[in-house]
Amino acid sequence: LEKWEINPSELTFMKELGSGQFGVVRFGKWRGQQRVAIKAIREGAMYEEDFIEEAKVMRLCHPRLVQLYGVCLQQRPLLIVAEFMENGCLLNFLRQRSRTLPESWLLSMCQDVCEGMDYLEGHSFIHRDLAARNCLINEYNVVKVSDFGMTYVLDNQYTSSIGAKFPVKWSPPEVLHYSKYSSKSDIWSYVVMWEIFSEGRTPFENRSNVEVVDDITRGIRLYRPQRASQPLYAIMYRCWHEVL
Ligand SMILES: COc1cc2c(cc1NS(C)(=O)=O)=CC1=C(NCc3c(C)cccc3C)N=NC=21
Repeated sequence: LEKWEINPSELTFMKELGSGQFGVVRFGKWRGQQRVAIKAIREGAMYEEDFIEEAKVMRLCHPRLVQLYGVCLQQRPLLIVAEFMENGCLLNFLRQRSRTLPESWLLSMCQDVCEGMDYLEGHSFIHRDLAARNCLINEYNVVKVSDFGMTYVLDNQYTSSIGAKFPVKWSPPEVLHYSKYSSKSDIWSYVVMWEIFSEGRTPFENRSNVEVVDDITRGIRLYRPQRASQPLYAIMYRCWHEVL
């Protein structure tokens, strides 16, 4: 087995946690005691060879990134084994606890996300899909960035900017118009700060993706969330400055 490979016989699958665009995530144990999350990649959902290449090389490791432990390559479905995050996805967490979280807590969540993203930028890694749905919370209520590497998605509903599942509301004009990704386009996705201070509301809630492309292109931006101070809103607003 490569350094990156995990022997599937050392995994115990326990309860299902949820399913995303790639496939199902389950809670499990590795070597009988290490708690892990295991994602089974649906057949044909991902450029497997590319992912395997990337997995070997990209040993990203930071306390604000959900840690990848390894992959099982010897059989299908491909399995990705990663850090288990006891409190699940940030979006659900915010929605379940809205109006109960103090502002200082909301701010520390933003800081956690920024630290993880700063590390990715330092390693020239572009996330491409930063959003509250792709952040996870552990038992200590630390927020970590996850699902980086959206690059491997085959489903063009995600990859094409007119696809129904494309994250239009988290994307800057240069991505919407000519798929120009960069760490700057990741900064635009600090829409996640708006999501945190809106306690899980959907950005541009009553606008369709097509309308948002037009709004953004005409300079319309998200309003100040009620729980965000004016100075904090000024910070998140600066993330939505189109690249000149
Ligand atoms: C407790 O509840 C949960 C916990 C987790 C979870 C979903 C839920 N429940 S829910 C849907 O929010 O209601 C998804 C993960 C996860 N993913 C790690 C991972 C990444 C980031 C990339 C590739 C492969 C893997 C395995 N680690 N821990 C959890």
